[in-house]
Amino acid sequence: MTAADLRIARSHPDELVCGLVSISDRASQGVYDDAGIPALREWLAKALTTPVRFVERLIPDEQAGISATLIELADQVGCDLILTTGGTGPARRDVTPEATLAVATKEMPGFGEQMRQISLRFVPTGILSRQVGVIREQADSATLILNLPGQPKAIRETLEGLRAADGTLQVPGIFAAVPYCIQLIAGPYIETDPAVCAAFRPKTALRAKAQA
Ligand SMILES: Nc1ncnc2c1ncn2[C@@H]1O[C@H](COP(=O)(O)OP(=O)(O)OP(=O)(O)O)[C@@H](O)[C@H]1O
Ligand SMILES: Nc1nc2c(c(=O)[nH]1)N[C@H]1C(S)=C(S)[C@@H](COP(=O)(O)O)O[C@H]1N2
Repeated sequence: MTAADLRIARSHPDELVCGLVSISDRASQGVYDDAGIPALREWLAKALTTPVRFVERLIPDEQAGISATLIELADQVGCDLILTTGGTGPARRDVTPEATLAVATKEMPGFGEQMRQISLRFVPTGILSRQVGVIREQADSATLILNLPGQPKAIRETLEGLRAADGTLQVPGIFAAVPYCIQLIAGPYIETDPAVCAAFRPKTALRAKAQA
């Protein structure tokens, strides 16, 4: 059986196959319940208006194991997008960025830069985050991999951005750029609820709405 045979078959051409990876020594050992995957799932279910299939993994902060999980989800499962949470700080066991860069074919530095811009508006320790965004290319497809911070509340903050008290967006979240990025790497055409996250695409990349 080849890697391609193990790929998830989309139930719809626009279905996003999305890996969710929680990287936490304590949650993976059962010291506390994992709050990372539920936070990711909950936000994406709210934000996406096109179909999504989640493939989830809860693993410890081990560099080789993180890289192996990312390769499995990207090359065997065929994920279009993988979101990780945890292990991006300066502590000795925080190795998620190194494990992610090790499987990259392209770096996407804008995602990490924007996450730090957002996080600094919430906490001064946003400067301690080392999140990276990368693309891993296969022969006929590609996967966008984004590291998010480990604090469950930081997941929403970085994906959605910072809002003023009246709900207006002050700093855009990183997810606003994800649908167009996935389109550019030949993934599905995903759409979002603008009340949660207004995805941006240049006019030339917008798909015409089907006539009623
Ligand atoms: N999966 C998770 N579920 C619940 N809370 C988490 C999770 N991951 C991290 N946190 C919380 O966010 C904090 C910062 O996350 P970080 O990734 O730095 O974890 P950590 O301190 O290295 O510990 P661990 O890897 O054991 O979760 C943690 O100390 C913990 O309070
Ligand atoms: N939006 C947001 N970003 C945040 C935080 C936060 O509370 N909110 N915590 C910071 C802290 S304290 C650290 S150490 C780094 C790295 O986090 P990680 O090791 O949990 O991935 O993320 C930072 N980014």
